[in-house]
Amino acid sequence: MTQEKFIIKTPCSSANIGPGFDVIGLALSMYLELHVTIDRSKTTSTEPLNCRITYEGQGEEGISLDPEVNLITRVALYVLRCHDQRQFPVETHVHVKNPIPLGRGLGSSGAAVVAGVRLGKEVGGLHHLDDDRLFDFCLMVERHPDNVGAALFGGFVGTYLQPLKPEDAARTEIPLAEVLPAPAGGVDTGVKPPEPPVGIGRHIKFPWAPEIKAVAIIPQFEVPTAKAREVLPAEYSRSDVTFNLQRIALLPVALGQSPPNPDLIFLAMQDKLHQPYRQTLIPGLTEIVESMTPQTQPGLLGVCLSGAGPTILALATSNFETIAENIMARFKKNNITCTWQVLEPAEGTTVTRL
Ligand SMILES: Nc1ncnc2c1ncn2[C@@H]1O[C@H](COP(=O)(O)OP(=O)(O)O)[C@@H](O)[C@H]1O
Ligand SMILES: N[C@@H](CCOP(=O)(O)O)C(=O)O
Repeated sequence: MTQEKFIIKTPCSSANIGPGFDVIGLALSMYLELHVTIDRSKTTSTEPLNCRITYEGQGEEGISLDPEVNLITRVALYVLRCHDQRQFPVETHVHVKNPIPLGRGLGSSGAAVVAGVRLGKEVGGLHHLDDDRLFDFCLMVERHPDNVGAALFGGFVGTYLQPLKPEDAARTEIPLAEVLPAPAGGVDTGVKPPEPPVGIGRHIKFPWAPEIKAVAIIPQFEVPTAKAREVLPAEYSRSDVTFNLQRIALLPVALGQSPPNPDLIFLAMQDKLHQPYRQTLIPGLTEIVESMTPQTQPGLLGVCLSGAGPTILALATSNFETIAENIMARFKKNNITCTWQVLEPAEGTTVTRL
């Protein structure tokens, strides 16, 4: 067979779910797809690093098609170069289909990183890399584990970083520019990137009650995650930390119980560690979080910022349209228009051979 074809499918995700800042992730049913073809009949390629990228979907106008610049292929090259493969096989075509809106808190970059790591594994024939090891590669790039954990493993997950030996911990702090080196204009610099230590992160799957759906209300403006992390304080008061710890102890239990208990879920989704600070970037956020309750909105269980925002995630069992319209009306008061979608928990990254 001269042509090898496969599809990598990675879900979007909603991180934090209120109090679980940098811990909790939920994979959701909107998928980044990579349609990959490797033409083994060719022996040489005119494409940079033997890889042609085509792209359709969100961010179509702005996403680079240069394999050294594009986040997905750059991450794949990181995995390949850690295994002494300097470029893609001759001749690789990656067609990207991306419905995940960029910079909205639905884990577009987490999905791109996970899909990129998986692409590196597949094109490099690196079959010994299991998902736990791929998670290490993801964590060298996207340094909070919640989104990439959900996108890789699927479902509703708790993620955590492991204590590492000092020399290994130092490797996880190597500047991103050394992990994903700047484009060298198609020239192979021959530099081997830092390999991830083994076991940077772990995950655990929580149950999810089948009645609960996720309504994503997606404002039409972007908040880069890096910017939304810069507004967070370096230190917190003991009472705010205790507040979140009390709620995070409830959240996985509350969302796994069937039938769901709206009062418990609403309480468990409160946060004092990131949402109050992100209000400065997302007009209307505090009003939305404080005014939408199961008492005022039948069917609603709880509301939170999705990831670093600006998307709002409403968990609900019914009346999805009314809930979405009420949140959109609150954004509208700040001249912000939105789209909305009902999403469901999704399985993790899959590869289908054609
Ligand atoms: N499918 C993709 N292909 C290439 N780059 C992507 C893709 N998805 C996301 N990115 C990159 O990630 C950025 C958004 O990341 P981030 O600010 O973390 O927001 P999000 O909340 O959507 O993850 C985009 O501006 C783009 O640079
Ligand atoms: N825990 C992170 C999650 C970022 O999610 P994203 O979808 O906005 O990339 C944070 O809150 O910063």
